[in-house]
Amino acid sequence: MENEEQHNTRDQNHKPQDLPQVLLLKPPPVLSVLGEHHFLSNKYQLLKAWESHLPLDQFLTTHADSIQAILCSGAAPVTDDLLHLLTSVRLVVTASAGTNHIDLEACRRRGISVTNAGTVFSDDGADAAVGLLIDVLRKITASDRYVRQGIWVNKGDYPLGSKLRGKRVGIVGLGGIGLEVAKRLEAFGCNVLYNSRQKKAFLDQYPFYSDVCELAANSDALIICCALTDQTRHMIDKEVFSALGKEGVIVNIGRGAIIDEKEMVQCLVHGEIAGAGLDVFGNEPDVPKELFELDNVVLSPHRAVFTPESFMALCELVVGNLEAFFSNRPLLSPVIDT
Ligand SMILES: O=CC(=O)O
Repeated sequence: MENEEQHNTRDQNHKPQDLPQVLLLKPPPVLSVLGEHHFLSNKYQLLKAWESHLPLDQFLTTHADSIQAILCSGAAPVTDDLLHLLTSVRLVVTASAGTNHIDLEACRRRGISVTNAGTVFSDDGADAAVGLLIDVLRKITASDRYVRQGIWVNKGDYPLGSKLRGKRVGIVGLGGIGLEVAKRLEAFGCNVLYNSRQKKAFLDQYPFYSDVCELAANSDALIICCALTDQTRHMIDKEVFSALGKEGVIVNIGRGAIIDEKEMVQCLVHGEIAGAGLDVFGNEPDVPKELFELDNVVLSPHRAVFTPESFMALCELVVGNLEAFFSNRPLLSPVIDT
């Protein structure tokens, strides 16, 4: 069996300039794991834009004809202009489930394949969504503050939380994460309803609402798990909050911009909905300051889907997609397969 040293020596026989160039505009969160990945560093020339001494536009122009793939996350957009400049790009691999930072239409038009995180994040995303819901209903982090700040001793018992069992929970977006949320909520004894682009023929057990307002009117809580697209931007608006009502709770692990955040803040401040569990925001990492004052709001810094375990799985998927693409095999988690 060859040892690590032999393995590296053999791979180093490739001159870096012979290897396919993969552009990274900003470090994706998974890079700490990926950077260690021998396969990736031995088989590709990773062009890390932030490490270059050149200004970004000069750096890109220098490599414009030779970059064959882009490895990205939500941190830097992949625009039509960028793809116009990088004439040899044939693949965009995003280390995220969401693809709203990529101009998918431009990729389609230019014959560029796109892959995402597939279902790698579904379990962790669903766990976090249900965790946020339970936290809001049972006031877990709020009561933690109550104890830590010594208020329990002075003021006595903390107000009661609300029961999860029996709640009607409307899931907006029944993809990989949404389905896992539904499974978990069933186990907790909730009634699951959903909205998505289309009714899922294979899922008779959950009532489908084509109208998100109607879903909200029939739900005690809404969990947003859908993708951010032109159709879903600000889809959760004043009307939806009114339909959800004073006792209603909202959880968002999708993207901040799916919610009209200004309206949500107003509804929370004025008690027009009961609470919120939020992992994502309209302008991260800035979070509307009004939310900091509200004990019925649980905040999390866009970490719902990230665990060391999901990072390891993501790392294998990213490498697998690059390997598949450059050896003409089917992509593992295609969003666009050209
Ligand atoms: O938000 C995280 C993702 O889209 O993967």
